[in-house]
Amino acid sequence: MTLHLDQHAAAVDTAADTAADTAAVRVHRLGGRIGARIEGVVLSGDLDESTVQQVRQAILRHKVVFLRGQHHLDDDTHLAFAERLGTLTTAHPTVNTGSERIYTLTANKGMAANSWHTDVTFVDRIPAFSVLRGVTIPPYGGNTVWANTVDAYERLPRSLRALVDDLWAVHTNAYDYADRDETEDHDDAVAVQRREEFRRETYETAHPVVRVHPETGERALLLGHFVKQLVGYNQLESSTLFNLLQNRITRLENTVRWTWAEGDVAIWDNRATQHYAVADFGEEPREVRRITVAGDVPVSVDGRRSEVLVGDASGFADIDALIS
Ligand SMILES: O=C(O)CCC(=O)C(=O)O
Ligand SMILES: [Fe+2]
Repeated sequence: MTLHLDQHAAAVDTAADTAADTAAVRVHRLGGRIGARIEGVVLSGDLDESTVQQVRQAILRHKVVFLRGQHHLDDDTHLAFAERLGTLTTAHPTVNTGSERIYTLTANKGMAANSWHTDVTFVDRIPAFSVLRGVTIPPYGGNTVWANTVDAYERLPRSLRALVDDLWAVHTNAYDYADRDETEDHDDAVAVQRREEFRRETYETAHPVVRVHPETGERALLLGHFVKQLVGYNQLESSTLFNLLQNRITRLENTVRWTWAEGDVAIWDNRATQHYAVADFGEEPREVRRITVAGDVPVSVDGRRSEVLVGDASGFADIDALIS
């Protein structure tokens, strides 16, 4: 599996040798297990291919990367860069975001996505990458935290790896996450409406708990807050096992925490991470905008593909299907 990565890295190095303008790309690790800051890249749709490949390689290796000072980006150039990583998805399968491809997350009364999740796991084709731009950043708080789901898998005891290799989970957008979140005590009209819109259509998909990453060959735990139940277990057993695995994923050593400034961009591999937006910025304004790059259907260790149980999200997976 690392062989694949190294081969890719070698190809990138060769490409870099031949393109003088990519020499400035610098990747600084931010922690032992996840996260890197990239310097020397001005994101745009016009980047040369070897720079795009170096950024992609850094995302695959470090799971989430950050770029400061991308103040020049607007929605169009943000889109143009994201497109260099692959086919874009619609902004969201259920939420009317006011834009076909840009998911604007504006805080309402301090609310944020403060629950550990991988984006949009209730459909079969989970996005490959998310590209998030900091537009309005509060004067304090409002950090985002990412966790490495590959590392969490690799550090499991061998007996637990054997169990999860053959474990499946049903993910849905219709699950009552508020039950799990004691901080959501201010259900105003906007919050209720947002939640209802989020669940406008119900999706349910069975995914393997361990997926084989299509680009790196690494095994990653695929869980997060859209999980409704582990297949073959009752609700209590399911919660117990889920919590055991989630705790492994989200332990602090396995995370990186980013303090946003306006103009920052975070790009994560949605097939190898979970994230959590910390809702600790009072009622200060906060807005981030996300563009997602389509991914493929997860495949288990023994080669089985995820299966849609409820809902057809084929339009979500590929924007071209909708606009052409
Ligand atoms: O608000 C944030 O920092 C992250 C929100 C989130 O979960 C996302 O963009 O997918
Ligand atoms: Fe998210």
